[in-house]
Amino acid sequence: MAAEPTNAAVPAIEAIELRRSYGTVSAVNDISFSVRQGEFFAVLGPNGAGKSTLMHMLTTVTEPSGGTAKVLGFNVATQQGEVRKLLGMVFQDTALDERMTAGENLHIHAVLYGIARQERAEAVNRALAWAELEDVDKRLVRTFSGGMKRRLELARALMHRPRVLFLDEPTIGLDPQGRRHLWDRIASIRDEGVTVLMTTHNLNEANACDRVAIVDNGKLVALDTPAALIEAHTPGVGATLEDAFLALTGRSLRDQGASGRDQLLSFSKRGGELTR
Ligand SMILES: Nc1ncnc2c1ncn2[C@@H]1O[C@H](COP(=O)(O)OP(=O)(O)OP(=O)(O)O)[C@@H](O)[C@H]1O
Repeated sequence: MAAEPTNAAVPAIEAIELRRSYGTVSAVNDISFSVRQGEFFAVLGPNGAGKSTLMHMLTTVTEPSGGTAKVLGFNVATQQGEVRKLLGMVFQDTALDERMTAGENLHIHAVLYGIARQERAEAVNRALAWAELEDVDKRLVRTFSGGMKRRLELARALMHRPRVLFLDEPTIGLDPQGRRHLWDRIASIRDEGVTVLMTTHNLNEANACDRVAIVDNGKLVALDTPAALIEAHTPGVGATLEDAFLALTGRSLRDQGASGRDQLLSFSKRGGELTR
C-alpha cells in the first residue's frame, strides 16, 4: 500500500515555532526547522532537552501547545489521519504484543494499516525476511532478545511503506553486535528514499546522518551537516561531533537537577541502562 507520490519540493517534515509546555516546563520552546524528502536527519540533545516531546508532536501522539507541524504538507494537529498513513514510528517503549508470535504481531499491523487481505501473508513474510527473523516467526515475542524485538518493530513500522520514519533512540540498550546489525538495517532504508528522523545519543549514528539538529532546554541551538557543525563550533584537527555537541550544550549533567521522578522516568525510558 504505497502512499501517493508528493511534490518533491514539499518538505517531508516542517516545524514552525512549535511549542509544548507541561505546567511551567517548556519541553519544546519555539522550534522551527524543515527536513527534505529522503533526508536522514538526527535530533541530538542532553537528557530532558525535549527530543521525545518534539517527536511525539510530529507523529500526532502529543498535541502541540502552539505553532505548526506538517508531515509532507499535512498538518499534524488537524489532519492526523492523513499524517498517520504516511509515517512509521518506533519509540523507546515497545509497542509489540509480547504474548503473540512475531508473525501475529506483523499480521495485526497489516490489518490495522489496511493492507489487502490477499497481500497480507506476503507482506508478513517480506517483513520477517527483512528483519532476518524468518526462522522464529512462530515464537512468542516475549522470548526474543532486545535486538530481535527492535528489528521486528522496525520491520513492522516499514510494512505499510511509510514515506517518513520516526525512530526514538533506535539502538539504545543493544550490544555492539545488535547495534551494528540494526544500524545496517536502518542504513538500508536510506537507499529506498524514505525520510528518517531519529533521536539518538550515539554520536557515530548522528555523524552518519545528512544533517543534525541539536536541541537543549527545549530550544534548537544548531542545525547543519555534521562536518559543518564541527567546523563552526570546534574548529581544529581531530575535532569530533561530540566536541561540537559539548561546546554547544555545555558539560553539566542534566539529570543532576532533575526531580526523583524525572530521574526514574529517564532511567526506565532507557530500559534500566545507565548512560551517564
Ligand atoms: N508527560 C509529561 N509530563 C510532564 N513533564 C514532561 C512530560 N513529558 C516530558 N516532560 C518534561 O519535558 C522535558 C523534555 O522531556 P523529553 O522527554 O521530551 O526530553 P528528551 O530530550 O527526550 O530526554 P531523554 O534524552 O532523557 O529521553 C523534561 O523536563 C521532562 O521532564
